[in-house]
Amino acid sequence: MTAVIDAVPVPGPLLEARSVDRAHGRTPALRAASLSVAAGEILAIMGPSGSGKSTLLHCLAGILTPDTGEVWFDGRRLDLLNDARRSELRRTAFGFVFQFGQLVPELTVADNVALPLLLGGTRRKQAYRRAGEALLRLKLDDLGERRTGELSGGQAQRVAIARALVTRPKVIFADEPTGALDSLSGEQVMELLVGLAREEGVTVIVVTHDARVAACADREVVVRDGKVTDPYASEAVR
Ligand SMILES: Nc1ncnc2c1ncn2[C@@H]1O[C@H](COP(=O)(O)OP(=O)(O)OP(=O)(O)O)[C@@H](O)[C@H]1O
Repeated sequence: MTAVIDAVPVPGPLLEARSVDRAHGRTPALRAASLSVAAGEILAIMGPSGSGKSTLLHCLAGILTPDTGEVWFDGRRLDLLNDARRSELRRTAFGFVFQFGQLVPELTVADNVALPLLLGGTRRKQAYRRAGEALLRLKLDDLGERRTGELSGGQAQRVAIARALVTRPKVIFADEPTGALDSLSGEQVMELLVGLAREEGVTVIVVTHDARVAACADREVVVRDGKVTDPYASEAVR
């Protein structure tokens, strides 16, 4: 009798850039940049100023499209989706935390956190219930009625994390999330982001200049002259 051996599925990367080139006007920002990110991984992207880190993050998140090369997300070509499909994917599967300026200052904390859900069509009552839960997890529930323009930098970044997590995304993209904070607030914000992401199995890709932020990650890559290198490998990552 022939034994039947079930094939064990080998999970591929959740997110992948394959030999991506991208210029801003005549300035080349990425040159054959390749990077694979596993589901649940916390990845830090480091590198000198102007080396292409933000451009890489934006290509991985479908904010920018590559001039050549491919971006894959969850087994699909992200770069081939039209603008509307990419926006929808960003709204439903991705969360974003930037350095500053991401919250609407005229709105309350609770409004800001509920906003991505409301924009995605979640009913008002449910959106505010989930926003309240997200704020509670970040120990911000007492600030729900405050306008975000009145918050400290560290509080604002915690609200931004609550807002990024409220849609239960698969990936959070963070571009210098602690760049505008003092080192203690920066560390607290990063610990919160990484702690919650690990609890929920969310993949995090964080661009940072700060070695302490990178130390919270599972892995670190360096972007130099538009190429991705793994500092602990002897050669460039593909
Ligand atoms: N909108 C733009 N228009 C023109 N050039 C741009 C634009 N955005 C980025 N660049 C250029 O592309 C290159 C890569 O920029 P990018 O912002 O990706 O680098 P970075 O590593 O994130 O830099 P930093 O650490 O200073 O934020 C740089 O030479 C930059 O000047």
